[in-house]
Amino acid sequence: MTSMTSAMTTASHRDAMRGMGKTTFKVRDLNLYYGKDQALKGIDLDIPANKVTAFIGPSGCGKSTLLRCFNRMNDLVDICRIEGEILLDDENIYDRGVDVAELRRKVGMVFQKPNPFPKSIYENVAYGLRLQGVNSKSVLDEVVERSLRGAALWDEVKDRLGDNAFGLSGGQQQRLVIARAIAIEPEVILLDEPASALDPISTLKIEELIHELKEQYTILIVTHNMQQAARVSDYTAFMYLGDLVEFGETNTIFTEPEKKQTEDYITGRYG
Ligand SMILES: Nc1ncnc2c1ncn2[C@@H]1O[C@H](COP(=O)(O)OP(=O)(O)OP(=O)(O)O)[C@@H](O)[C@H]1O
Repeated sequence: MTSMTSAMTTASHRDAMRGMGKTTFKVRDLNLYYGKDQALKGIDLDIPANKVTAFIGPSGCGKSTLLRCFNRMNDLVDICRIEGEILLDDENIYDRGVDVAELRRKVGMVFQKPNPFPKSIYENVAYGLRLQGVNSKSVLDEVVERSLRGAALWDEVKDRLGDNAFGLSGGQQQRLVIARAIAIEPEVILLDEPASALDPISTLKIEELIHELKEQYTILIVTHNMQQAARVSDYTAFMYLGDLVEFGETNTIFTEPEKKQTEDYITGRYG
């Protein structure tokens, strides 16, 4: 992309951000390299608070890489190098003094494949609090119930909280993992293709849940499924080859995108 188009892109992203209300993250000139390969190119983006922001784009465009930047999961990749800033509550999460464990407490993550621990349903949800040293039965009982209700799973599991989590269906396991994430009251939930391993009914439940969760949390979701992005998100970011091509209200991106590249992608011309 030329610097002229890059400047125009940034200006139009800023337009889209205007009137958006409170922001949770401010991404500033973020560049990410895996060895010599650049996977993210000068990303500028504000993530609105208490909304769902979807990341779409063809395979390999950098959606998951960008999502993993928000809780520094890429720190675990040796060859990964990051330049630029991501501000959360006006603090750069890449500053030296940042406590990464505390960041990940504030910014929870749910992966494509449900990953409950080999423990009971109850202990899966209580896990984060126990790590923080909370052992009071009444406190744990209350948080476990509230989190399972919050993840729309309580009614299905309330009579078998002591059973192993692996006995749940895939869709139930994914809601359990969401309950585990919200038990420690994060500000943000990152969802990386949370429904792609699920059947249509479980997918619908996860989508309904996402809709409810945004009342309390800022949600970022990577999805391959454009219909899903259109259904669940308030804002959509379209990425291509490491660039953020277009960002705006989901309705606008899907009906009147500014860029031809976005239009080609959403109309199924490539990807
Ligand atoms: N751990 C890694 N080491 C080296 N390169 C990586 C690593 N993870 C991702 N990449 C590369 O970075 C680029 C972006 O990958 P990423 O997984 O973020 O894309 P994506 O848009 O999420 O793709 P998909 O939709 O297929 O999951 C790709 O070229 C990929 O090969």
